[in-house]
Amino acid sequence: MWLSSSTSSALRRQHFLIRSLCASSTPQTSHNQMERVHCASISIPEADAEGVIRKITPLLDRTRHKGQAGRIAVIGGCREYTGAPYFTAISALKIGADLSHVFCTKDAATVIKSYSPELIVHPILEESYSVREDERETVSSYILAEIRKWLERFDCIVVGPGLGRDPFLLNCVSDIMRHARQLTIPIVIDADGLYLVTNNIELVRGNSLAILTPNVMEYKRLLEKVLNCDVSNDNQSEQLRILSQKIGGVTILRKGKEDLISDAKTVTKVSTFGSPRRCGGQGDILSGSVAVFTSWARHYVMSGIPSSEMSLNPLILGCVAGSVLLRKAALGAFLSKKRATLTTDIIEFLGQSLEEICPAE
Ligand SMILES: NC(=O)C1=CN([C@@H]2O[C@H](COP(=O)(O)OP(=O)(O)OC[C@H]3O[C@@H](n4cnc5c(N)ncnc54)[C@H](O)[C@@H]3O)[C@@H](O)[C@H]2O)[C@@H](O)CC1
Ligand SMILES: Nc1ncnc2c1ncn2[C@@H]1O[C@H](COP(=O)(O)OP(=O)(O)OP(=O)(O)O)[C@@H](O)[C@H]1O
Ligand SMILES: [Mg+2]
Repeated sequence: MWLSSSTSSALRRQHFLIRSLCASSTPQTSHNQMERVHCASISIPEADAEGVIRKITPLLDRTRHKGQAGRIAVIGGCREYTGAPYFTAISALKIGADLSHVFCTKDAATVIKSYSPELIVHPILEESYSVREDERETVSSYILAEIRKWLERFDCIVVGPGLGRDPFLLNCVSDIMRHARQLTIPIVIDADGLYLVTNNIELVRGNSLAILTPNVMEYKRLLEKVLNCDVSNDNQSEQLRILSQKIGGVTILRKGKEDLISDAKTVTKVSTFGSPRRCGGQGDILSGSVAVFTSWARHYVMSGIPSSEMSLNPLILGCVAGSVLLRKAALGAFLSKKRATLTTDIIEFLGQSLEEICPAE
């Protein structure tokens, strides 16, 4: 299931071709450089991502009740950003989660509610400007207590889309993350959540249920902070694996032309062609998608159905599935809308893309 046989034979063919090319060309140093660069770019195995989706997506069984297909929460949304948490939360629903909550600031809540009646929106976060210095401790205890009432119901939480970078708010979110960890809830960390984590790695170190989803800049900052080095184009795979290892084996999905995924043990990639449009918000869809698939993958792995695949990390399965679905939906939207493609168009293609991989009936 994990690697398609056509992929591995294609890889063998490519290795053979490169070895042949290196053997027949001229100066020794350039052979070595060429081999290193080419081998680095082809040695990451492609995941059989659609196969993963077919395995982990639950049947639409008539006996199931509301909530069984997933309850997702997004912690994000502030004065500046209301689109990002909406994209994440609505994507989770469109893919098949039963319930999608958003915990955001008061200013953002009414706006997010007005985008969709499907979302359950909690206006409980506060930014520094709305809380007096002497009230901060009380307010942060209140926020944590409110969120604690809900937290254990969720199958996965996403921290960061549109969260902003207000220090008081990020302090409260750190407490929420610590509590989620105690409750062993999987957590996808994106956008401003990554800003928070990059400045306090201990929040995620060793958390085997954490997924970081950095974009190009977020990855660069994470590398600088943790490995004190710049991005290597020569050996991206090993660098990613070492980064994950240094943070205690957290799963990292490095977004880019190819999405690279590692949990310190394995590195895999999804490179299905998506869309050439790079409109903002696609990473937000991805975080919602990864959250749903990760909760499905955990159920799948825990159900004991897979025998040889039991050792697979459900977080990796969730990342692989989320990545390919977003890319397929982005392609569908682009073919229809071309240059006018927006994130909302891609969201509209999530259902059809999933249907093509894994029909509902
Ligand atoms: N509609 C919305 O409300 C949206 C809000 N967003 C939110 O905006 C906030 C800031 O997120 P940002 O992603 O802008 O983070 P940053 O503020 O860290 O900015 C990232 C920077 O990297 C640049 N960049 C991205 N990809 C690059 C590449 N391949 N090569 C070189 N530079 C590249 C971007 O242009 C941007 O300037 C977050 O809270 C995020 O969730 C975004 O998710 C986009 C949509
Ligand atoms: N150059 C690229 N070519 C093809 N696909 C890409 C490219 N860059 C990113 N993607 C795809 O778009 C998705 C979102 O990645 P991106 O880097 O845009 O995230 P982001 O910056 O966090 O987005 P957002 O605007 O939501 O914050 C990734 O999963 C990846 O599959
Ligand atoms: Mg982002």
